[in-house]
Amino acid sequence: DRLPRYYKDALAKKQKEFWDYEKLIVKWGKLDDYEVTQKIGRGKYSEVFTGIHCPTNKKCVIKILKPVKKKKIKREIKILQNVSEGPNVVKLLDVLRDPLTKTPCLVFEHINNTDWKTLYPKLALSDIKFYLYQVLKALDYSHSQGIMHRDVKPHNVMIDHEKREVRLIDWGLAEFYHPLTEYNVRVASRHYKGPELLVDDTLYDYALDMWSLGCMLAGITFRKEPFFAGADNVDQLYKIAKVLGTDLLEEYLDAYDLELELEVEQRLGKLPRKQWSSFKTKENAERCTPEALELIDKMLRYDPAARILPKEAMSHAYFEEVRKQK
Ligand SMILES: CN1CCn2c1nc1c(Br)c(Br)c(Br)c(Br)c12
Ligand code: NA
Repeated sequence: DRLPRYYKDALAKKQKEFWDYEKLIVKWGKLDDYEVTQKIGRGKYSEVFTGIHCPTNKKCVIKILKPVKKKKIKREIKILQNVSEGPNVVKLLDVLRDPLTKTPCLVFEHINNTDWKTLYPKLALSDIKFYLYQVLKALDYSHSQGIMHRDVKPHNVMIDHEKREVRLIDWGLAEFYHPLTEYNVRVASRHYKGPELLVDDTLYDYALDMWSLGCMLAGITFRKEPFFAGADNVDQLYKIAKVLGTDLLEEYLDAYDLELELEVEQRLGKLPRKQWSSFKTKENAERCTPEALELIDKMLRYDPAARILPKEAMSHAYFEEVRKQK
């Protein structure tokens, strides 16, 4: 049976209301306690603003959800309530509903985030290790609670570099992991989609998040963001196969009796595997340490069951100096 190497029974240990999100009864907060100040972003599913909680005069972030199925809103709220207290997970402060439009708003703690495209090139290797270690803590915590994030990418990792604080945000695609359950493969952002999503392997699990984090680690290490820059989902698998090769892809497909569509098989052809060291350049040499390449290799595996787990990654030599910092 296809079961994750860890936390397979996380939800079995929980009471039903922990994961039965459709039964959630939302206690809506007081809309008038908040004022929207500035728009800071917009996505497929939401618009994001900074705001003020007037009674405390504290800054916050207000995520106004675009009209979507009530079920999906309850899922995001329930998951946030379940993980919000975890390490390096963005704190959910309130849930509001506009009486007019009935659209729900999620209110979060404010993080003074520096855009990753500006920050990452300036980071010292020790900072990169520190911040990725914090993301691993958030992922290990989320997985231990039976929850997959399913949209790990730089845009969803808020970093306040002054305070050296990290927060994993946007749990709108997150889902509860139930053993032997088939999941929608149309999740994550294209460049961070795991092979399991691209070959329609619906029996995926938490390990999806480690592929996405591996794409972040590779992009940061080799100074090539995104590392796998596919133009569409077929091209995304092609970009991955150009690095990992098609032999190991066939091994993964055979292991689980998965089949590629003919169009995809023809698009890929036969591709050799590349050495990670072949991505070393003058510009990225300082970040391309042997431990970095080894950790990338352990995260970016076709077979989800073969990928390193968050806890194991945190014990890897790459994070030696971070662990000592404790
Ligand atoms: C698009 N941007 C830029 C900054 N920022 C964005 N979305 C955010 C969300 Br959702 C949260 Br929750 C927080 Br906290 C911050 Br900070 C956010
Ligand atoms: Na969010």
